[in-house]
Amino acid sequence: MLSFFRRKKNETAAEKSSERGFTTEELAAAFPDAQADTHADAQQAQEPSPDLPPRADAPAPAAPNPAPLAPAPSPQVFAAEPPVPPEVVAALHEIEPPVPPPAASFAPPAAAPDAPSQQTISAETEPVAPTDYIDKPAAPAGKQGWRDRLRGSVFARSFGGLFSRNPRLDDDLLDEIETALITADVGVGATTALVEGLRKRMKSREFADAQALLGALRAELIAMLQPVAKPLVIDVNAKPFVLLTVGVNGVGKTTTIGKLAKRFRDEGRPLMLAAGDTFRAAAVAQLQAWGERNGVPVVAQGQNADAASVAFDALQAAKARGTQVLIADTAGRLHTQQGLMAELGKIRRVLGKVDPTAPHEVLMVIDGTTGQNALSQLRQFHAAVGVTGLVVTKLDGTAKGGVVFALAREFGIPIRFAGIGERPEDLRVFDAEAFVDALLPEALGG
Ligand SMILES: Nc1nc2c(ncn2[C@@H]2O[C@H](COP(=O)(O)OP(=O)(O)OP(=O)(O)O)[C@@H](O)[C@H]2O)c(=O)[nH]1
Repeated sequence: MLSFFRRKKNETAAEKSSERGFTTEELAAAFPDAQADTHADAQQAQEPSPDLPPRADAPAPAAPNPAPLAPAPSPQVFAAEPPVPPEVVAALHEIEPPVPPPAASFAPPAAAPDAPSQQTISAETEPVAPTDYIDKPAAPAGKQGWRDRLRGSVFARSFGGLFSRNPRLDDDLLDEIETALITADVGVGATTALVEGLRKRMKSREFADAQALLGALRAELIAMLQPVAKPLVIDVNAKPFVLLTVGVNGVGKTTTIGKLAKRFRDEGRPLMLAAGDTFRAAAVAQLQAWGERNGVPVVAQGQNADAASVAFDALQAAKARGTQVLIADTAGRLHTQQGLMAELGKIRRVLGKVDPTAPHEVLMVIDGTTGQNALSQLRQFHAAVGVTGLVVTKLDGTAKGGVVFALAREFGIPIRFAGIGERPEDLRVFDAEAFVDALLPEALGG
């Protein structure tokens, strides 16, 4: 799995540098067809559904079980949109795009001949066989799946040996715990608070043995994450519920959109995608190929188009169709690139011109292998576009895992989903208890 993942990351980097076309294998890797819907069913049976009762901070109450909806619409080409209001044109021109933008009237970009036309919905890419995934089963449903996928993390490996190295209840055990937490990227602040709390309780003889202390640690870790374990609730009154995805390059935004789209489609929600990652050609094609295979419309303007204009088009189209959910992709950008960060604000404002309540969720995708840098990423993205939910990806493989605690402690922004693998079924609704138990030794009773 690891070597496979590294290979794919290298390919992504190579692809960016050479601007070569994408292969069918790459597309298959990014958007595998559902090979095992039974996995998804089993998972849904065991995990909380995103349609849980609305959170206290949800923008509007959502129906817990939306009425059955019409089947997903087939891809098609939209008729020309109505004229663009002058204030939107003004918004679209707020920020100079890095390349010549299409006209504000959304004329097709003067792009490469194979770029899809601006009003084209769906893909003209060839069907892609999901061969890359045949030997990559989804993680088992429920807690076991989390444990299977996270056992390679630094966190799980450090804690795995803790018992054998330090079976006694003493300061050495606490020192080991402190080192393990810091190594796993939990962060100095959170680690100190946790360890000093445990030390006090140990001194007051609260724990009978080392096992009891680790049990207390488990409870503390779960308590840190519980407040942010708030599933995404789709407000069915939003029409459409607009989900804007943001994040730095290569964190898994486009892949996550494919996984989310499958989830929503399986829930019977009429859905549309906006291919707003206009920087990386393969990202547009990834969404289009996925839409093609799954009968989900994709609004695209091709590479180098103005992302705000794509979002605007898509929201108008989704409104016209009565679509329930619109997921908008954006290009990856470094949180330190101020111009590109400002562009996110522009996308947000342009969406707001069509629907003042949009976007209803700004979902930031964070790579779980990033470490403490994830904190400054979130700080900058939150300042630029107002992040309302997180997806932490790549928690399988080399992730340290601890950054999830640091993010929860510092920001308190809901963690909606966790990526624990590359298959669609591996995007799990974030579950604080399952996550902590997957990181700690099984003997703790998780
Ligand atoms: N192991 C693992 N890999 C993942 C996960 N999520 C995404 N990936 C992989 O991460 C790589 C990058 O994913 P993309 O979806 O292209 O990332 P992106 O954020 O859209 O990239 P940019 O458009 O460059 O910003 C792909 O190889 C994905 O398969 C996950 O949860 N686990």
